Amino acid sequence: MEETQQPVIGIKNLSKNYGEKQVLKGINLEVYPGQVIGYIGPNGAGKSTTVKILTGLVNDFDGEVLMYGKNIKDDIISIKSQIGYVPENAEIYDVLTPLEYLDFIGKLYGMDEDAIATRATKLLNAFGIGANADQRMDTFSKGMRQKVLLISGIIHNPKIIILDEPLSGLDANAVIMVKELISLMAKEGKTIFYCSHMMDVVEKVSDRILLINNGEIVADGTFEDLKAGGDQTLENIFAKLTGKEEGNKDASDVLSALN
Ligand SMILES: Nc1ncnc2c1ncn2[C@@H]1O[C@H](COP(=O)(O)OP(=O)(O)OP(=O)(O)O)[C@@H](O)[C@H]1O
Repeated sequence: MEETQQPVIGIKNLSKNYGEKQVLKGINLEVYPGQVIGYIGPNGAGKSTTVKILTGLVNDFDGEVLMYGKNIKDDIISIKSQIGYVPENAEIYDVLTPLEYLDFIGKLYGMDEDAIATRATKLLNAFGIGANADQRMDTFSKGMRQKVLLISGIIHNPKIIILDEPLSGLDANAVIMVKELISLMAKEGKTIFYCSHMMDVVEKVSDRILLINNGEIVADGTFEDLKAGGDQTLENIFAKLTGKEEGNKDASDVLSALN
């Protein structure tokens, strides 16, 4: 289906070294409009490094990254305006109110002030924090801050949305809403790159799962494709492909270290 279209993201032989350590080892990938990619892998596998390259935060890499057919090294500014990024550990200027913060972010994306205010108000209401729009964020709970971060990643209505653990701190109702939002945005043709360690969520929201281990993509397919190997949960597939078959082995090691 999507594969007949031009890829939104094309990654060719992408490698990245930090000193002696090769963190990404020649990744090749094409991502198509409307895909929700679940990007998973063990700690240190190279997920954040990939995302930092896609968002232009890291630009000294080998290989080629194309977005809408354009090399990101040639035109990162115009490409950035099409990307929404919600990082895992973002600093938020919490002396600001959500409206002030979103005004700042919207202006970085070149939006005009009225359009920002209108959209920010609608989005804050949709996320259930409209009543806090003029309250300083240093009084906010973790979940309320996360909602503002999510809004700041989509306020400019980007075509590509990169989410790193976006559900962190959200309550059950907000989780349901964000999962549904991801699927609605994909139906509109937006492309979602979803990095998470929450296997049950990745299993449900993604229509394509990429598993990276030691800087290499070791699985790429739908959850159904990945299950064809015989394992029924993404947790088990993950454990098998990343070389750790007994999920509770380390837990007993920790316990015995205490005794
Ligand atoms: N700025 C840096 N300088 C040196 N090494 C780095 C730097 N950033 C990342 N690394 C190394 O690159 C490797 C991949 O890190 P990365 O953050 O991409 O992993 P990750 O898959 O996102 O892990 P996690 O699930 O823990 O967030 C790790 O070995 C890490 O130590």
